Amino acid sequence: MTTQVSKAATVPGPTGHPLLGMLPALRDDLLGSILNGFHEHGDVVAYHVGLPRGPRAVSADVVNVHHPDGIHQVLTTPQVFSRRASAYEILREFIGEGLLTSEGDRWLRQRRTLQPLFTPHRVGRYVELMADEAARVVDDMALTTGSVVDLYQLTQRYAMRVVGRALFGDDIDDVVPRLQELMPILGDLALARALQVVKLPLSWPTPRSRRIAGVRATQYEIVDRIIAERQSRTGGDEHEDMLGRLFAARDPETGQALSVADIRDQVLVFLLAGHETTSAGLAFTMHLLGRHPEVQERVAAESGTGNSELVRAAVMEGMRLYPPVYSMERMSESDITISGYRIPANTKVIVAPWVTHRHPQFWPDPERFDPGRFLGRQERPRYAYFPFGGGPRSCIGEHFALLEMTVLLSALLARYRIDTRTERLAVVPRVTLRPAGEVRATLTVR
Ligand code: HEM
Repeated sequence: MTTQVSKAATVPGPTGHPLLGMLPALRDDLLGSILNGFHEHGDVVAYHVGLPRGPRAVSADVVNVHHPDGIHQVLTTPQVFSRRASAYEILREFIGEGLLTSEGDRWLRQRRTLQPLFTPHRVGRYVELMADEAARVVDDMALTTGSVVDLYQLTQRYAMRVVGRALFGDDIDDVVPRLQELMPILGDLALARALQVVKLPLSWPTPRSRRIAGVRATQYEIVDRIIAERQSRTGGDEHEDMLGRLFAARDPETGQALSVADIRDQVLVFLLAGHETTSAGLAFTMHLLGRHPEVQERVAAESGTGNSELVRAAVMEGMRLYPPVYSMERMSESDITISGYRIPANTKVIVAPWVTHRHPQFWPDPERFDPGRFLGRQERPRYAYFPFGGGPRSCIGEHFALLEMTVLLSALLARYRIDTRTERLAVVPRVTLRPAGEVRATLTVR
């Protein structure tokens, strides 16, 4: 895996536009460009963006690593591959320093304190709440055969209610529309800020800084109100919901509790990270099942016997083809070699489930939707599949998300047949991978 830097080769890659490099191609079709790059250049590909030569602000290489061995190296050696100058720094300006965006000792303390709340055993206690909410969204539809629905709207409503009830022990239906309105604004502002070559401090009163400050203030106002209501209802820390557990949580090494500001930032992270990804992943999976009626019937039949193994496999296969977190970004802190190629210090390094989940060496006939890939013994390397990342910064909500997704899919399939054969699924790679609009399906009552 790692060889001596001096003997390593230069990373190959496409050249692109003479002045702008690969910037236009990546901007116009990011997912298609990185998949082409992999097919043409292999497991490690460099994309030059900006002028052929010049200071970092106008000329840089971004290296994509696609082989599981290389991904292992990138995700599990944070001292070499840090999150400096990544999208997380921008996200931090928007949602504060919760677990997703914090760094160093602060992150370590938060992770140690929160980890016990997310073990498979603890998460399993939410299954009833999830089943309740799944029944509620499926019942609410009260559809007649042949109705056309937007699956994405359905999954968003479900995911927001589940995370709301898991966090606060109550539904937060009144704030759901407000938070949903903020989501795209936040995404657009974050993207605009990410593409700024010179990032002015947010304290400068530019129109964009003022909009960002406005969005932050609205978010905090919503979260503070929910926390205050929750505390006035029960006194705060005795309950089984996540907020109660956040108040009660102690760092296992120091015994320290989380500060109120920390709790507020965690709540915001869980509301955002916990709903966007799950709802998109579910909508993608439902769309795929709707295109493959024979697979869907098998999944529904097995789920009907109370066995959720195939439902879970369908969700995993859905996230193989449409990983909600389609790429992750790191920065090399020193010169390093990956798969025989030299990567200089200060290079942006990307690992992309979108590409590796289609690596033909590990996924024969990669575009075929086949949940069977996730049944029984699986002989593939750990990082051939990594929708939840890996290493120390892997997703803390993995078990929660998988359970939540399996529960809704089972409930929907028990009642309806999904048909998407005449629909096209268009996706947009923003902070996460999202449907470009409605995910339409015709549902028929079973
Ligand atoms: C299908 C659903 C989900 C997917 C695909 C997903 C994916 C990911 C990935 C890939 C990362 C790591 C990013 C990186 O290394 O740069 C991550 C981190 C994280 N996720 Fe998730 N996630 C999902 C659901 C959830 C849920 C339900 C929650 C909370 C209830 C959650 C909370 C978090 C947090 C807090 C982190 C940061 C962890 C840390 O840095 O220590 N996620 N997620």
